[in-house]
This record gives sequence, structure tokens and C-alpha cells, in this order.
Amino acid sequence: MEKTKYVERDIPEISLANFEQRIDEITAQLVSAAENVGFFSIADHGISADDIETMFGTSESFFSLPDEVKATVPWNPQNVGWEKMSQVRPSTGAPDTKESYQLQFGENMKGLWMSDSHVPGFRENCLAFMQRVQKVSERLMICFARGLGFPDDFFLKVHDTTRPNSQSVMRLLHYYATPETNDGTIHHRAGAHADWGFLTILFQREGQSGLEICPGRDVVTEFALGDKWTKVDLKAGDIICNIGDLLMSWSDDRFKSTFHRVKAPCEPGDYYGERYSIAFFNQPCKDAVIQGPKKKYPEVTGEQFTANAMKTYFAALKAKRESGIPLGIYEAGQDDMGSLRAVGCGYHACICGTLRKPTLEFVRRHFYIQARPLLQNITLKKQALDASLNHHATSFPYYSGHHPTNHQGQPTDKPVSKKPSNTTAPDHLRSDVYATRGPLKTKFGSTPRTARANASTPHLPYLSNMGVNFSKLEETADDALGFGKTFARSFGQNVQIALWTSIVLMIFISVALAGIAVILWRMLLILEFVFSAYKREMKRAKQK
Ligand SMILES: O=C(O)CCC(=O)C(=O)O
Ligand SMILES: [Fe+2]
Repeated sequence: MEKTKYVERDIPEISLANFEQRIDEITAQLVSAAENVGFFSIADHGISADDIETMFGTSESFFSLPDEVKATVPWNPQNVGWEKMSQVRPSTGAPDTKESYQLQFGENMKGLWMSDSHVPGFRENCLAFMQRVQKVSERLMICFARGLGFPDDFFLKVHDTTRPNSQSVMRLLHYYATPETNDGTIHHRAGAHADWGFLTILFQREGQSGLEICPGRDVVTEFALGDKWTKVDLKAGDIICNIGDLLMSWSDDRFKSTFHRVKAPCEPGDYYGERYSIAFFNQPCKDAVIQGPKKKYPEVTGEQFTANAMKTYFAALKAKRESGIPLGIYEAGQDDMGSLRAVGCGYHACICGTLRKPTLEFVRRHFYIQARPLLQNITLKKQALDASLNHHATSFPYYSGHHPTNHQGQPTDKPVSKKPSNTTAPDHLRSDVYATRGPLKTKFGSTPRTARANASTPHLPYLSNMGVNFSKLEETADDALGFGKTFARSFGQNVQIALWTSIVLMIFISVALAGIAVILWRMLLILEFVFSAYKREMKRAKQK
């Protein structure tokens, strides 16, 4: 196997100590790091080692829960929730050997927080940590705004995590330990990619190494040049930051979003054990308007940007399916998953429709009742597949399926199955090929926006690791969505009709009751009159 080429690169360490007094110096250092490497470490950031370790402890408690419990908070395209071995990087064409749980501050998290009964204090601990990381991010944002000639609060306003439409994400990551085999099998951890968000802040645990960078991107629509990697070794207590594609385009390509990976261990000295990391992705609120000072790229909103990135999920998965590459081991269960998502989409549409609190509760409960048997079915299938995978642990062509790649994400010429080895992902989706084959500078796509969307990291939803039939899923999801919307609309109309009818009825009944009361009162008066007349007549008769 070809040895990885390494090169020493200076990854700047920048101290945030005495931030207010040193802001100009810090800004200069950050801008230089962003323009040259795209990666830097931060010291004196104000988050204590204890806080970081406590967060890792909480993350470990979450990941040690059974899969069927974690599956109750599944990933969805709002970029929240849990997924397992479902993120296919175009560079490798195979899912990363990891699980992750994405958490946000705002409304996207509805129903997706793991309950305290499973991990005590989970939500509270995570949110407290997220606030701390947000504070560090805000300092960096002020400096980057200054560096680009924007007002100090320019990026702060659009990354306000107190707003319900905030999209910033904390991602807890857990890479599984991989076997130290020598048979060329690659267990991808995080295949080479550039982050598609604004700014990433990464926490790693000492000793759990593997993060590597490959800089050299000139414009956000192109891949990196060269094939030389640099290991990112971290000083205890420091945190790692990197520029994402969004900030690269927002800075008209001045700041660099650098390719990086968590190396698939395969060489002496590599770390094969479990790895936990925590990434905090700063993302603008949905209504943020994004355009660089020189307007190099078309204007786009935060919501559109996320939607583009999410589309890439589906595009990459579709391309992978169409190219005939199996999606990994989880081919079974696709119909279940399709229908589960469809049910979810339908109900989601209902929930987002006209329904209000009590009805919403009813719909939710109803959804869980419908979804539970499907989930159980899927879990059983998955357990069976896991068991068979463990059984064949060393010989099974694992996640690379019929598309073996080496540790740099390049296809190897040794097919692992009877299928032809040319069933690789389309070249335009194989960023790592460009990233590592250089000097090959390739532009693709006619518009920068499309190209940028292609270059972003595709995540696959948790559910897709089952090999969901996407065209079918989309159809059923569309149907369900249509149903959901119609249901929500007609439900809303019915509620309105019912309300008006009851108001009219109540008025009618009140008028009728009032009428009856008047009649009764009149009758009483008449009776009283007749009775007193009768009494008077009787009295007169007696007197006579
Ligand atoms: O786990 C890591 O250290 C890196 C993760 C990463 O690059 C990502 O999730 O984008
Ligand atoms: Fe990343």
C-alpha cells in the first residue's frame, strides 16, 4: 500500500487572553491563519479542561445507550439528531465508521432531545456547554468581521443562537475502534472533506489522534491541491478551529476552508482505538443574507445554504445508488425505513400545518404508535446484520462494499467482489480524488453555487444507512407530505367550521332561551292575572 505523504505545516496557535486589550493583535493573527491555512488552535479561550471533559462524559453516556434508544432521536434534514454509519463522503464513497448526534439551540430540536431519564441532565449540560462554545465563537466572529471590513456585530447578529431559527449545531462524534488488519480493508473514520458551515470549533481527547489537514484551496468551488497531509496535534487545553465553505464564500474566497479528515488507521503509529470528538458548527440563522463584500457569489439565505447542503445528502446517495455501489451492509429494511420517514414527513407536515398544542400532542402520540412497530422491525434486522458483520469482521468488505479505496480515498485496483471495479462514484463527487491526486485543478459545474453544493460534505440521514430506496422514499414522502398538508388544511377548515357553527348555534340557543323565558314570564303574568281575577270574583260572590 502506498505510504501517506506527510509534510510539516505550521498550524498557528492563537491566544485569546486579554481579548479586549489585544483585539487588534488577535484579529491580525486570526486573519493570517484564515488566509493561509484555514486551521488554527485557540488557547486561553475560557472553557476549562474540566468543562470539556464533563461534556465528553455526557457524550459517552449518550453513545453507550442501546441503538434502539438512540434511534428515537433520529437525524433529519434540519441537520439534527442521531445517525450511525450513514455519512457517505464523496471522497471515499463509503460511510464513515462512526455515529454522531447533532444538537441545536432552536426550534429544529423539537422532540429530538434525548430524555433525562436515559442520560440525566443531558439537555441542560449540552446547552450550557454550547453556550460556552458560542461565546468563544462570538469573539472569533468579531475579529473576522473586522478583518473583512464589516461592522463588529455583523456576524454576531446573524448567528444569534437565542433566536428560534438558529441553525448552529453541536455534533457529538463517536468513532468505533477498528481492527488492526493488514488485508487492505479500510475503515473510514471521517473521509476527507471541507466543512460546509461558517466556522467549526473542534474538541478532541488527548491520545485519540487522527485529525489531518490538506490545505491548498484557492476558491471555494475547487478542491484542494496536492496529496500531502499534516497531522493536527493538539496542545492539552487548546481547541481547534477551521474555516468552513460558507465563510470562504462570504469572504469572497479570502479565508480558506481546508480539506481535512480523521484518517482511516492503516499505518504504523496510527490510532485504531475509539475516538470521541465534539464539533461545534457555527451556522447563520435561516433568514441571514449571505454575500461577500465583493459580491463574488450570488446572494443566498442561511436557510437556502443549509437546504443546498442537505440536497447534497440526497444527491450523493442517489449518485451512489445509481452507480451500482451498494450502500454498505444495511440493504435490508428499506421499505420500512421509507414508510417510517414517509409517516414522519406526513405528520411533520401536519404538525407544521394549522395544528395547535393539544392536537399536536395527539398527532405526535399517534405517530409514535404507528412508527413503533416499524422501528422495532428495523432494529431487529439491524441487530441481525450487526451480528453477521461481527462474525465476518475481518473478511467482510465492510463499508467500502464493491468500491475499495485506499487510506487516501483513492480507488484501489483490487476489487473485493465479483462486481467490476469501475463502479466508482462519479468523479465530480469524489473530492478526495482531487484532493489527493493533485496537481489536478478541476472546476466542475457551470455555476459556482452548484459547484459549491457539490463540494460540500454530504451527510446521509441515519435512516439512509439502511439503503433506503430514495426514489420510492421521495415518492412516498411526497405523498405523505401532500396528505399531511391536505389533512392539516382540511383539519384547520373543519375546526373553523365547527367553531363558527357552534357560535351561531349558541347565539340561536340563547335567543331561543330568552324567547322562552319571555313567554314563560308572560304566561306567569297572565296566570297571576287570571288567578287574582278569580280570587276577586270569589270574594265578591261571598260578600253577596
Ligand atoms: O471528529 C473529528 O475530529 C473531525 C470531525 C469533522 O471533521 C466533521 O464532522 O466535520
Ligand atoms: Fe470536518
